[in-house]
Amino acid sequence: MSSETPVRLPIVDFSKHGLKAGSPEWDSVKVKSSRHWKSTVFPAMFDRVLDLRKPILGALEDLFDLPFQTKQHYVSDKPFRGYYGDSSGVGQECMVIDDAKVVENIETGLTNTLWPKGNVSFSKSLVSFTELASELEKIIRRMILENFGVEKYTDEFIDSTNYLLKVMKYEGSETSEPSLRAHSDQNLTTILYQNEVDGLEIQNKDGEWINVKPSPNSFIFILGESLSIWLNGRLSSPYHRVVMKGNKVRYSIGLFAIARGGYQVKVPEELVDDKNSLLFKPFDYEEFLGLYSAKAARGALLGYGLKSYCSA
Ligand SMILES: O=C(O)CCC(=O)C(=O)O
Ligand SMILES: [Fe+2]
Repeated sequence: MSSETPVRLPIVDFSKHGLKAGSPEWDSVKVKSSRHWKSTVFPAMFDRVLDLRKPILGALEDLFDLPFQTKQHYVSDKPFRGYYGDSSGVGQECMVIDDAKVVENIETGLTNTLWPKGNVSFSKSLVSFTELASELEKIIRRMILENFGVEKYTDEFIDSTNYLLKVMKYEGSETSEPSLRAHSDQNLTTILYQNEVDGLEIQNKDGEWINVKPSPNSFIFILGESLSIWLNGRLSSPYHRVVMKGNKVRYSIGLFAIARGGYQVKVPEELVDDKNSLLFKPFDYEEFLGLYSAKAARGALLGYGLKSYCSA
């Protein structure tokens, strides 16, 4: 299996400003992107991100340049929130902000913890990224639901979403060891953006790893297990990993759409029929996360994931 497969993922252009549901432009983008939903990973061109490129990448550098002790101050008792240093020695650090749509969680929760005198431009850059990426996420999710004829659920589904923000730094590496192990995302959808240093790889149906080379005006869209389950398995969630080569540092930022705690993620009845039996029981993502972190703490995660948790 080669990780050098010279395949470029097809880019879908979402740049049309004010793309309105139901308009001819909307339908044409929907048709174009539905051709790529099979692979459920694609670069989504969103030109407005170019205005933010410098501030976003600058914010990531400023953050990770802070002393370790300062970064470590960003801790919390909530699962999947806080600073994660390079504990396994693979040169990856990350920081997670839950419910990033609540501006205070970026301004007060994160920024003022790291810079007690404040850092307005840092906050602004992260808030703008969150706004832009969540706008794109909602467009793509609405199109996917329309594609499967279940658009009547869109508003309720989107209104029950939290957005988690994650910033990542990967050191260059001389080995072929992944800096982020192969996994599928357990949340609904993921939107990623990165600097010019590549490293993200996606596994195709034949088990080959495809290098992802996003352009500066594109986000990467990845479908997660929660949405795959909601769709009763109509689309699947791809395995991906990060493998660093060379000595350059890679920065990436991701917006993870997550079903809010207390909301039952449930396959719509329209997606179950004689040919398609119900594959998954309804689940509450926060309850799953609680169990998942308990198992992780005991080192008992092998083979465990959202799909096994709620399989019917
Ligand atoms: O850094 C990246 O591009 C990928 C990150 C990722 O896959 C994840 O955090 O789930
Ligand atoms: Fe991921």
